[in-house]
Amino acid sequence: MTLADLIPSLRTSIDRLPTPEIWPSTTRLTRSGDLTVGGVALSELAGRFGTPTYVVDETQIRANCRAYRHALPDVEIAYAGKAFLTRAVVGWIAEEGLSLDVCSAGELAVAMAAGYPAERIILHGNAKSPDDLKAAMRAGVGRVVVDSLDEVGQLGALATAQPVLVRVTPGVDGHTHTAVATGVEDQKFGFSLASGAAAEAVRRVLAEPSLRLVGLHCHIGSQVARVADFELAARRMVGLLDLVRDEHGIALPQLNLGGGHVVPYLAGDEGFDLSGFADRIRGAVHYECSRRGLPAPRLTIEPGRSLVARAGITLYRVVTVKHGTNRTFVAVDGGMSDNARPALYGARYAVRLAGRASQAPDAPVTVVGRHCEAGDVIAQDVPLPADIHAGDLLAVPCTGAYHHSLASNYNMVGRPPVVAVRDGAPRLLVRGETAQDLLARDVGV
Ligand SMILES: Cc1ncc(COP(=O)(O)O)c(C=O)c1O
Ligand SMILES: N[C@@H](CCCC[NH3+])C(=O)O
Repeated sequence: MTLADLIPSLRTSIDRLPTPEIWPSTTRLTRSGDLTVGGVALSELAGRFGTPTYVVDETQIRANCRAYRHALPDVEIAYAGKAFLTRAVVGWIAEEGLSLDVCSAGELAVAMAAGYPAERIILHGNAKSPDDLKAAMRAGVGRVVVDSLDEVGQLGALATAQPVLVRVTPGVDGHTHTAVATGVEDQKFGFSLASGAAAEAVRRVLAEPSLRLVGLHCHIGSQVARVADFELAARRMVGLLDLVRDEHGIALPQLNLGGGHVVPYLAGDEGFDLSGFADRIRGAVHYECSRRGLPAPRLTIEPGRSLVARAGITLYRVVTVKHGTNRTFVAVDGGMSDNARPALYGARYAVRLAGRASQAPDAPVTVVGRHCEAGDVIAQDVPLPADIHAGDLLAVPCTGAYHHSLASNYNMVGRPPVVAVRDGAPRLLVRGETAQDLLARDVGV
């Protein structure tokens, strides 16, 4: 028993959360039962910016960037902007010394608007449109990862001495959800290593005078936990570097191993072994290169989720509590339009009462959204205090990745604002969408 257990007035803002690993590391419990993040109370944020609101802890994102740079000082870390992109985020990434991946003209526009140096941008996409390619050439992006033979021709027609990498499907199972398993054969991304399509793509790029082949790329999937899967992909990719050297007499200087590092969403979920990854990937690449007499390429990795997921919290207001036949539904003022992941991947989330303390015992409830689908569930069978009622504030952790970026206007619901917190101060990064915003695009009557 601690002193704080004996003397309630000592239960101050230093109290720890029971599951700190899924909340931003600046999260604290206050005496009144509220949470603070980045020194700002969640109830204050909800009062000022409304609900739902995405809260993002700048300190956590910067700390994650530093952890990667510290673990992999000799590896280029490129943030996969699809996970969560705003101009401010681009600025943090730039200040922390990371490169940036984009996969559309829109993401590129955000990066450029933030003043990010184009030469440190990598453009991805299995079906880049002519507009994507033209925008990238206008901006002068540093590298393009080509993903189809059509693209080789289309980019070749637009480019001048454009550095490119070839996206390879290495035939590695990342043991993840099929919707985000991108290293296996028979899916839309990349050129198959096993079939010889990757070697043919290399030939075609080399034959295109306006393209300059600088390396190979693979990305085996998202939420990948096993370092061994990344290691296998790395070994296979060095095998292809070797084939390229044998066939064309060139040692490609770059190898990009993608992102996909697992993040825990619930207490007890597996975290990513970053130092194990660093050791084993570097070891595998160096071993494979030295036994083949190849110079070791410069490595790049592209984490998205693992840099931003834990930094995010979504705030909701309870609209109604309904006692159904078998379960209690706690319905909130957001849902699948701000968090598509349960519907897309069966993703599970934790949830916590914020803004007040409750002495009521926990009871299992299902937190659901406001949208017109029975599958609009935010957190299934989660414990919340039995006195939960309309007007209560709920906080859902681990919503920094693929929430804002996957949000929709389903049911003509405006997307939530994004508010950054740091050192006790909130800062609005993206304002919430209004009905006027939604109507602005409806131009025909
Ligand atoms: C090419 C590429 N790189 C990086 C990422 C980032 O993945 P994650 O956010 O899981 O790290 C993705 C998405 O899966 C991707 O498609
Ligand atoms: N949108 C997915 C991840 C996609 C990864 C991008 N290639 C998610 O929320 O988990």
